[in-house]
Amino acid sequence: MEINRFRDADAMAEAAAGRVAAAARRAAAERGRFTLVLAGGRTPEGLYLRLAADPWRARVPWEAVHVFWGDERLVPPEDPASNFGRARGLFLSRVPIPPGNVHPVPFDPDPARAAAAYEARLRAFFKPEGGGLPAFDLVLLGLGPDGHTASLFPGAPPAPPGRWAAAVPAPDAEPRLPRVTLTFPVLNRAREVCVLAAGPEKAALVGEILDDPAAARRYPAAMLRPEGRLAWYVAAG
Ligand SMILES: O=C(O)[C@H](O)[C@@H](O)[C@H](O)[C@H](O)COP(=O)(O)O
Repeated sequence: MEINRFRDADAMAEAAAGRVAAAARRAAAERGRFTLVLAGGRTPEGLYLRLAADPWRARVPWEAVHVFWGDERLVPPEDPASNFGRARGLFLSRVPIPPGNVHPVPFDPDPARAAAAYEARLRAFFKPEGGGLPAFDLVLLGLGPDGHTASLFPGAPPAPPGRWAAAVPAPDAEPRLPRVTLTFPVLNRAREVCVLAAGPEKAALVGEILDDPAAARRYPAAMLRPEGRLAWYVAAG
């Protein structure tokens, strides 16, 4: 596990863009494709903008990149709360990624139907041998002030065994919208997980999660134990 601390969110975004580009080149060379899970919320916006600009745009092998979402709010893509809509506007519409390589959560106002549709989409893509979990190359995650990540909130029941995507009723956290989220077993199967946290409150929360095992039991993000690498990107400013 690594902790990378940055003076501000811009420096964190620049470093994260370099990490995405390096992971993409590595995966494309080793496996012919790069499976990237995008984080929702506002923290990754600086990173997404950088991926659509020099020098990083030219350093990503976009034809080999497949993007997915760690979670999604169940609103149409045009809704400002849509994680897919935001990522599309910030960079996906501005890079030469093949349209068929973009795999959003299918919109359905019913969380259970949306979760089932997303899981079917993932299973069709990964075609798991022997019922195994999908191993994403890089999972980007944010961190909520209550320690949630993706849409895995404190106090939420674990997903049914074997599930890759789960329905989440509207949480107490803003935006109070029903969602779909990848499950912890899927997040923890990843080759690499990078958690982005910006601001003094979240920097302190990361410190608590990493330093205090007792407190960490309260925070879902403390349950991130990927089989691969876990990197915390923390911007105090
Ligand atoms: O869809 C979501 O809401 C996110 O996936 C969620 O987990 C987010 O990453 C955190 O809530 C941090 O959000 P901010 O980056 O906006 O603070």
